[in-house]
Formats: sequence, C-alpha cells, structure tokens
Amino acid sequence: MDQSHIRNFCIIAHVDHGKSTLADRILEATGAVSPREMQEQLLDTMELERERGITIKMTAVRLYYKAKDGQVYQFNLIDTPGHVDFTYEVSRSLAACEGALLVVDAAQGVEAQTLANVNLAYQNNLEIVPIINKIDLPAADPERVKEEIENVLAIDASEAILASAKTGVGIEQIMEAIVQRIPPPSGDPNAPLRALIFDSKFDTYLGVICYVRVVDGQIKPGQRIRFMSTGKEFEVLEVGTFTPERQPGEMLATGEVGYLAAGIKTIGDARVGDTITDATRPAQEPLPGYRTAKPMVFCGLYPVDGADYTDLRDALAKLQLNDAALSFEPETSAALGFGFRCGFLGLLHMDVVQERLEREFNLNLIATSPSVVYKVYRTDGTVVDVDNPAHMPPPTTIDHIEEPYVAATILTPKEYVGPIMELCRERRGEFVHMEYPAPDRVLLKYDIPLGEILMDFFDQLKSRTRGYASFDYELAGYRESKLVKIDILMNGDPVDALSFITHRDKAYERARQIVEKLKEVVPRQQFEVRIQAAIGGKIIAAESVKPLRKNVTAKCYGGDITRKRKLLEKQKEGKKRMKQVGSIELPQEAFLSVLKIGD
Ligand SMILES: Nc1nc2c(ncn2[C@@H]2O[C@H](COP(=O)(O)OP(=O)(O)OP(=O)(O)O)[C@@H](O)[C@H]2O)c(=O)[nH]1
Repeated sequence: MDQSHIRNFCIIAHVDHGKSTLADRILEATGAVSPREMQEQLLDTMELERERGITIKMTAVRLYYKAKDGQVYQFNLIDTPGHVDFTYEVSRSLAACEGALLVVDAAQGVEAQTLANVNLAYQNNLEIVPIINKIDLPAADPERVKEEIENVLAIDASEAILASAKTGVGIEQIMEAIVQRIPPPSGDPNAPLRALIFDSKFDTYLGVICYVRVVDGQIKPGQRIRFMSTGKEFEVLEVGTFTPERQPGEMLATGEVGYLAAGIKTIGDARVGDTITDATRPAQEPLPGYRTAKPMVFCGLYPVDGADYTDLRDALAKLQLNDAALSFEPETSAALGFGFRCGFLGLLHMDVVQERLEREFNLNLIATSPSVVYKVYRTDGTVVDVDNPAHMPPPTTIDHIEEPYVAATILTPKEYVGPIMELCRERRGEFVHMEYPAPDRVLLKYDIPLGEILMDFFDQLKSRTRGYASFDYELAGYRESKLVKIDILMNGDPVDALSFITHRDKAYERARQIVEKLKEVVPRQQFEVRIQAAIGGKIIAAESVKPLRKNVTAKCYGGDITRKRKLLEKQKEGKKRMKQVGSIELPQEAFLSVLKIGD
C-alpha cells in the first residue's frame, strides 16, 4: 500500500482505563472480526493475561479502514504491555509507531502509568491523540480530566475525544482522528533494509516469529537478513501480518508492520530492539535504542520434591524459548537442596513465571524472597555482582556496597500525601519533588532503593491510600548504601535461603520483625523451634515456637481406618509447599516473610 495511507499506532493507558475494550471496538469498526466470533479482548492471548486482566506480551494487528474521504487506509495497531516491568518493550513498540491513542478514564483521571507512558511516547516523537473514555459512567467528569491532561501531561486537551468504548460513543471520531492526526511513516523504500524488532515469540512450527516495523527498504521471503547486534544471518522463510489471524504475504514494504519467520531457533537471536538489515546490502547504522533486557530481580526456585528437579529445569527452558528476559542457572542451597537462581525484569514478571511453572507444568515450588543485584566492592579492588544474599562475601572483605535505585512517580489525591511520605521515608526514599497539577491532585517524586520496592511497597501504598494513589518508576542507577546481611538461624542452624540484606539503620527493627513473622508462620513441631536473627555471629533478635503435644492421628479411636486416612490426606494437603529444612518443616510463607516485614 502507498506509504501515505499507512497509520501505525498504539494505545497507551493506565491499567483498567479501557485499552483492550477500545482495541476491540476498533477491530469491530474495521470489520476485522464479527462481534460474534470476537472473543472478549482479542489482543490479550495468554490465558493468564486474561485472568489477571493485564497485557503482558504485545502483538500487532493489521486492519483496513475506509475513511470518510473515501480512501482505504492500512492501520497497524500495536499492543503494548502496560506494566513497569516491561518498560523497555513498551518503548520499542512505541518506536514502531507514529502515533498513540492516549486513553484516560473519565472518572479516574490521569494516573502515574499514564504519565510514564506519555513520557515514553514523547521520547519516540509520537503524535498523541487524547481520548477520554468511559464518559457513560455516572462519575465521569470530562472537564476535570481535560484539565489534568493539560496540567499533568502537558498535552493540549482541547481536541480530546470523548468516548465510551463500552457503548461505542466516539469510536467513529477516533477512527477519523487516526487518519487525520497521526502522520504516515516516512521511510526510504530505496535505502538498504532496516527493520525494528519490537516483539518476538516462539512458534513450534515456524521457529521464532519476529514482529517488525520496516523503517527503510523491504523484506521478502528468500531474502538473506542480518541481525545487526549479533551479526547472525538467516534466510527469510515467510513474511505476513496478523488480521488478527496469521496471514502470509508477499512482502513487508517501507513503513509497514508485520511478522517474519526465518527458521530462527532461539529467541535470544531475535532480541527486542535489534535492527534487521539485508545481508547482501547492509545498512550502515542500526536503528537507535537497542539494549539487551537485563534481569533486575532474582529469586531461587526449588522443587518441593527433589525428584522434580529435572522437570523444573525443562520447564524453565521451555519458558525461556519465549522469554529472552528470563534467566536461570543451577543453584544449591544447604536448606533447600538443588534448584535454580532465576532472573526477572521485575516482580510481575517473576509472579507470572512462577504461576506458569505451577499451573502449566504442574510443579510444586518453593520460591525464596526476591533480591536485587548488589555491586560489592571488595578491599582487594575487585567488584562482584551479588544477586543472592547467601553469597554476600564476608564483611571484612568488603570495602563498600552499591544498590540499585529507582526514580518513582506517585500521583495521589491530596489527603494521602502524609501517609505516602511516611511510607517513602520508611523505605529510605529521598524526596525529590512535589507539585499540584490539578485541584486535589498531588504529584510526588522520590528516589527509592529498588530493594525496598520489592518488599511489598505497592501493596502498602495501595492500602495506605485506599487504592487511590498510582505509582510508576524507572531505574535510576546505583548508589552506595550501608548494607548488612542478616542470617536467620533455626535451632542454631543458619537457613541460607532466609538470609536477607538490609540497611544498617534498619537491621534491628527488621530482624525483630522477621523473627516475629516467622514465629507466626512456622508450624509447631514435636520440639521447640528457636528462631534467631544474626549479623555475623551476633544474635540480634530471637523468638521460639512452642512444641506440639498431640499427634494428629492420636485423636482417632482404634480401628476407623477411613477416618484415619482422611486425616492423613488432610495433613498431606497441608504439606504441599512445605519443605523439610534440617529437622524442621517450613511452609512457603516462611521464605517470603522478609517481604512482609515492612508492614
Ligand atoms: N462503563 C464503561 N466501562 C468501560 C469502558 N471501557 C472499558 N470499560 C471497562 O473497564 C474495565 C477495564 O477495561 P479494559 O479494556 O480491560 O482495560 P485495559 O486498559 O485494557 O486494562 P489492562 O489490559 O489491564 O491494561 C473493563 O471492565 C471494561 O469493561 C467504557 O467506556 N465505559
């Protein structure tokens, strides 16, 4: 299609503001799917995504729209994941577009994630079309939301479209705005091929499928292509688009969005953000902005039953086929046995992987509490990355330690500013900035250690603001901190999987909190369990769990075997997710106690 008739765009929105619903309406309006065959929210494909109501992996669909000017336009709608863990992927999918539909809930107004996504859209020079959605709601207040869009996002909202993705109001106006307000792509068809990979997926039959935006030149089957970051070459087997079904085609032209398959075996060879060029006539420069997604959060995953170890390894390898950001390597813990140290982009990514391992692969796992990567500068001048508290070098060999920080943005109604500032202070946050972008709304900026965010920060923020504050962050480099490792001992034996790292000034308080928490979650055993927290060899907090007197089966009288079996079955159920550590059985909660100690 003629380049001037192509529109590449995405939808950016805060969670639940109506992105998927609007995408469905757009699909419907172009006749891409009949409403009947349309499953709700077609773009979210993974079952887990649908259940959690979040978009994890993005896709692209091609639609044809006949505009009021009588011309037919090619729309490429690129879906973006709406979560801070996937900021890099979001930024690459935005880089594949010329415009963005900005969806803001007419009752909720602008939220922190909207702000973060708009900033990414600006960085990619996108034309932003503001849409105020859900105007059918009784609580809708479009005028106030317009004001917020102008004050918080610095976007002219005078031409914002008032819409309801639910009732269909405003959808036609949105379709016309895509044609009129979003510019067509401006690449050079005669220049050497440059295509941006903004997503990749593994397909059992085709190998890796790359979602690409052709910036210059074109891609055809049979062409020899080169990935500019690795230099690896492949022959294109198939190109095409999703409409939303996969539709093989003859070529992807300049400015177009689609997929290609080239018999690529591992997703690591087709990384998001990389540039594809023609191997026989390569481009001089790759497209800007490439980097490899680096895991930021690590945890240990151990099978409850040691016999499942190889199954766990195979399952992780399978997930990795589709997830270049997931890393894992074997790890042994004195307490938990053989398992894997796994790296994730963030907490959500970690939760999703764990849930898939348990659900799709039927594994029963113990996860240790997540950790960030510390940079440890040793007295001998070497620097080591430590992603497992148990591997922290002895204090005498450490010169200083650095930890990762994030720049956090919080948007909140005025009345919660106090509780939020208190929470940030408790989490060693450094105040950066505060402004009042709209009546009753406050924008706060803090620098906070990422390690503190991992500890239940989000839930705390939600509960202290009754769900009214929104929060987003970006990574903001490493800073020196006075950190210490706290070891947990059970009946005198250190449990390596429970060690954690915390700030020196918080050490006593947190040690106290964790032993109290553990006292609650460690089930009573036949003997007393002493729980202690220590720095080096020094005990700084202690509690104990009183022994259990009665045996469960002792309650059954004599011969009633079914009754007895029932009780034992029940006990077995309760045993799920329990791990024998020395002579003590620990439940999964025990390993995550450290996350809950900021409460
Ligand atoms: N009343 C009303 N409800 C709407 C409208 N648009 C969407 N919703 C509802 O709002 C909720 C969230 O909509 P989604 O489309 O799933 O939101 P989303 O932004 O895609 O959410 P994520 O995929 O989690 O980012 C759903 O229950 C929708 O039915 C609207 O115009 N009016």
